[in-house]
Amino acid sequence: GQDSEPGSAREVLVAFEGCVTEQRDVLLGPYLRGWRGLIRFLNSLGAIFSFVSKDALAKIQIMERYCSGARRDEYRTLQSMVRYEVAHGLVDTQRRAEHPDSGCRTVLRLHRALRWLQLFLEGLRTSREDSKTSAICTDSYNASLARYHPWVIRKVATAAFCALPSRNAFLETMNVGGPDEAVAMLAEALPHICSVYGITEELYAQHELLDLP
Ligand SMILES: CCCCCCCC/C=C\CCCCCCCC(=O)N[C@@H](COP(=O)(O)O)[C@H](O)/C=C/CCCCCCCCCCCCC
Repeated sequence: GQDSEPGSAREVLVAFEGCVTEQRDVLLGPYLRGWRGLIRFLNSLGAIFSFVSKDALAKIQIMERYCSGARRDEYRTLQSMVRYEVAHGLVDTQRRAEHPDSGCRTVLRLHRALRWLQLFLEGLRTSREDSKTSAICTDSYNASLARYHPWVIRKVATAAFCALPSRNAFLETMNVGGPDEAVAMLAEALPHICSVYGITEELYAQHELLDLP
């Protein structure tokens, strides 16, 4: 329709496929569209997750402003963004001060969350039919994002996970057919998410940006 955001889970996840160019650059436009789709999906799970979607949305909006701003050419890919911000001293590396909302630190938060997504979707895909979505979500959160969050957020997040529907009901909400179709779609989509994650991780490691405040 009028809305340019992706609809079903397949479209959302496929957006991540379109992020990676032949030169293994990560295009920020499709990356942010993928994120917008994820947030839309998250919102459909209920208001209980709005504290999560608000934070993610704020970060996406910061990035969208860079991508449509005066310096938009520098923000075409993750690689050009890192090059530009680092070369011009636009990244706070010790504490947030002059550049509290650099593209580098903002994407880093999304990047860490992408690791959670990867583990969560892989967990869903490989879990038994009677598994609990909340347990899969808690395990993937504890193995990834949790270490970057203070105690209060960890508590609130794990409490909210309990509201997640059963595994099969969750797979149904993805709107790609029954649980089996959803599992097949995840198997197809996950390598693309892994590749975006891996390229970003390597880029950030090379520039020593993995601990930005
Ligand atoms: C279509 C396929 C289905 C997949 C369904 C999943 C949909 C997920 C959508 C979004 C994922 C969550 C994005 C979370 C971003 C968090 C960024 C972050 O870590 N922010 C913290 C640090 O930021 P700064 O303070 O340094 O600026 C911030 O403090 C945190 C705030 C809020 C809480 C984050 C809790 C994260 C829980 C992640 C799992 C969410 C929901 C699961 C539902 C299946």
